[in-house]
Amino acid sequence: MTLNITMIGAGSMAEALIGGWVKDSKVSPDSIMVTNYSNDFKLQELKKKYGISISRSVDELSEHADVVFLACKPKDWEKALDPFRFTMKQGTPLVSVMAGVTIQSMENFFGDHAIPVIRSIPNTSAIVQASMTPYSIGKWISLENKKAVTHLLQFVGQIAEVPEEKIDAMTALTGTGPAYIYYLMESMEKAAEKIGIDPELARHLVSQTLLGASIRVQENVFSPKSLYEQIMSPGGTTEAGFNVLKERGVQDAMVECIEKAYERSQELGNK
Ligand SMILES: NC(=O)C1=CN([C@@H]2O[C@H](COP(=O)(O)OP(=O)(O)OC[C@H]3O[C@@H](n4cnc5c(N)ncnc54)[C@H](O)[C@@H]3O)[C@@H](O)[C@H]2O)C=CC1
Ligand SMILES: O=C(O)[C@@H]1CCC=N1
Repeated sequence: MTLNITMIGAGSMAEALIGGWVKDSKVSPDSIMVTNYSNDFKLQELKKKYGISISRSVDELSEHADVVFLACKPKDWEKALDPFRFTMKQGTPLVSVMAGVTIQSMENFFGDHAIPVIRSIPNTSAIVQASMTPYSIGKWISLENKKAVTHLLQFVGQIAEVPEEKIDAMTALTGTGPAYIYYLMESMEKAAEKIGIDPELARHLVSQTLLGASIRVQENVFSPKSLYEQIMSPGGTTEAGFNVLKERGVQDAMVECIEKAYERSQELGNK
């Protein structure tokens, strides 16, 4: 069954989802209609790149929607949804990808015009169909709604249903997660250049090294600790490098980084 998707917001996360859906024709571009706040250039760019349609007509966007994805910043959501408050067809599921904003606040927003809400946190790896997407369902979500939405989310990676009180923690871990890894990769690239490795080659070496390491962890045979211990010979290169990481408290910093992101996700919901 082809579900028509209306996407409100046309930024990084919206593009990652759209790109992932149309890759390998998982979703037909004809079924995707996108709007944003004011950036016509961005809408035209998405249309050209992915073949989707774009609109600024609330009636057209509402009429099109079998499902609405909301991908604006948390501070903008009420303004973005307001024009759709009474035009969205009753029973049309609303899928939020926003950090912080609770299901209840979105359900309350619609009042008696009961709109089924799913709160999800994909990440930008959706564009290569490799997102990790936790989600929680609201009180009006039917089995049919859930099936339809999880189907769409699965096209762009793996999904996990979690209690809503865990979503802020997952936002800090998996929604934000790729950014931490890119930062680490950037550090490895900087080091590579310093020790005389060609930057283009370094990019390939670093990404393949991370891919292999990630696959080993996904096998779930050894813990990350056991895996790095397998690499570390006493008095060898790994130990020499790790001594610096330990001296500088890099692991503690990483833990604190994710805790801070978690706090921020909670704050975004209580603005
Ligand atoms: N970027 C990421 O990696 C992730 C982002 N998210 C969530 O996704 C949401 C979007 O994030 P980004 O794409 O990074 O932001 P962005 O700033 O790139 O895009 C936001 C989009 O919302 C649109 N918008 C703002 N006000 C609007 C309105 N009144 N009506 C219609 N559209 C409106 C803007 O025009 C823009 O296209 C945020 O809530 C964020 O928490 C969740 C997981 C990962
Ligand atoms: O930085 C942010 O707030 C968003 C939410 C998760 C990833 N990016």
